[in-house]
Amino acid sequence: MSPIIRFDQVSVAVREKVILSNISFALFPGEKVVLCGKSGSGKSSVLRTFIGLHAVAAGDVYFQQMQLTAASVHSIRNATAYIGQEPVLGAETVREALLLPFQFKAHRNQRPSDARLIEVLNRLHLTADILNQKSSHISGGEKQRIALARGLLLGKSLYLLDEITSALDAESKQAVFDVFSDSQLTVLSVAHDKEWLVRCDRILELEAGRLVGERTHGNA
Ligand SMILES: Nc1ncnc2c1ncn2[C@@H]1O[C@H](COP(=O)(O)OP(=O)(O)OP(=O)(O)O)[C@@H](O)[C@H]1O
Repeated sequence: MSPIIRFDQVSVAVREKVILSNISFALFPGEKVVLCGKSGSGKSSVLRTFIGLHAVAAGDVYFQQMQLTAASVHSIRNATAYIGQEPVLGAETVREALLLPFQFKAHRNQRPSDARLIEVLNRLHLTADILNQKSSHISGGEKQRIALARGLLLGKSLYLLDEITSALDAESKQAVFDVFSDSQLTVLSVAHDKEWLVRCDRILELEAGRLVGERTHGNA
């Protein structure tokens, strides 16, 4: 089986400061992997590098067999649901934000009904009344779940998740756990939350931009 994500001796520098050094790992279909480490160790930068938000200074990044390059970055972004700490929803209301990708040619034929929107919202412990709310007036945790709902509506199978459970109440968190118990979904995440860690297959530990260890929760 070939990996979905592969980093091969990847280093990244931003304004001459090295933020990732010689990182190598692979993520296989259906795996749930979490990046751990102190604040500033480079966890979010790994996610951001995969979708081309940081230039790779050395080494190679792959999505399946495709190398991350200026030419391939759009295909990689299209295949990935990236949920950052403060997603920009890019539309005035939540309904418009959820429907935004379906305005474009690639997804025009798959525009979901309101019933389907509500079904996905309910899975994430959100209710239908959020559809008419202004995107700018919802909380950070709600924005993340709306971004996640958009990925689910698009049928994406690869999720890059940056601290998506830290601000959630127990029921919303459980709803997110349930979504990712699906063995078809592949997840590379950043989290500190112990409940999230125990649900992941592997924990990659970062320290000052270096990958310093790999463990499972069982041998923590
Ligand atoms: N765009 C940027 N410009 C300059 N420095 C950056 C940029 N992005 C990240 N860095 C630096 O890279 C290092 C790693 O940042 P990153 O956000 O990846 O860490 P993190 O482990 O995710 O931290 P946290 O847990 O606090 O979110 C930090 O020293 C940060 O200041």
